[in-house]
Amino acid sequence: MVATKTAQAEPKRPSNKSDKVVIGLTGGIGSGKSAATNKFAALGIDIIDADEVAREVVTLGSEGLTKITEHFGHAILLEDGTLNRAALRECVFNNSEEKQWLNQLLHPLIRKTMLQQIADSTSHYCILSVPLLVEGNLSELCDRVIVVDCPESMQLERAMQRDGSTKQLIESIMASQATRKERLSAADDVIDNSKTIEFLNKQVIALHNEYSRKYSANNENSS
Ligand SMILES: CC(C)(COP(=O)(O)OP(=O)(O)OC[C@H]1O[C@@H](n2cnc3c(N)ncnc32)[C@H](O)[C@@H]1O)[C@@H](O)C(=O)NCCC(=O)NCCS
Ligand SMILES: Nc1ncnc2c1ncn2[C@@H]1O[C@H](COP(=O)(O)OP(=O)(O)OP(=O)(O)O)[C@@H](O)[C@H]1O
Repeated sequence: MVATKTAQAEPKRPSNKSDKVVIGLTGGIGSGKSAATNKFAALGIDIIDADEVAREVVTLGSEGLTKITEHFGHAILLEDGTLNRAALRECVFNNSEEKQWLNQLLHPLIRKTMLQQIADSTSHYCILSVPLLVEGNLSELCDRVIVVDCPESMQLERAMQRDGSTKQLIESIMASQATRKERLSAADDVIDNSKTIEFLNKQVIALHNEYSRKYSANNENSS
């Protein structure tokens, strides 16, 4: 059910990473990363979620929000002074220079916070969920990479329904991300999310059992 690259040698542990076992999880917009991480969390695994961290680094009073307000003006804020995320979404995904500006501001802040959260994690392994794992070369932080995969037409349909965004906006977000083929080529394990949530959950449980066997033994050997 879960596709795993068993034929190839076990990926080498990168020399520049922490002693924590980090399983990267990625997928395009609307592919089901949150659905998969919810299940890993229910199994007791620590989740480091780039989308959540991206929210933390722009909270009221943060350096991130101050710089965004200086750049886009006060019109980018809601009445209570917090970020108008829908307005910023429209802004950056319709203008590649603005998107690049925002990425350059936020990605170093997001990376720093994620590294701290990895260092603080206590489960046998942790899940690092990052939409732009492949694009941002973050697989260097990971022992393995899971790709949550479904056809692009499904990503589009699910993201439009969830966000109430137009087809054109979701398509422009998808166009700014790696292609399905590029992402799949970076995968050690693939979760097929083209069917029901139950089918997705079963695959998460199978991977969790495999990682728990493998990495609890590793942790005991290294302690
Ligand atoms: C533009 C913002 C404010 C829109 O917020 P919104 O609440 O509408 O969306 P959310 O943050 O939940 O992102 C939804 C999805 O959009 C995609 N996405 C978000 N940012 C980017 C980006 N810079 N490039 C490509 N895809 C992106 C991802 O698939 C993500 O899961 C927000 O996405 C943002 O701050 N983006 C820049 C930070 C970033 O790169 N985040 C992605 C994690 S590294
Ligand atoms: N197998 C499935 N069947 C039906 N709906 C699903 C399935 N998997 C996910 N969804 C729904 O599709 C939408 C997108 O899923 P989810 O939020 O998990 O994707 P994501 O990869 O985290 O998206 P993003 O990159 O935008 O954060 C959600 O509304 C979710 O409930």
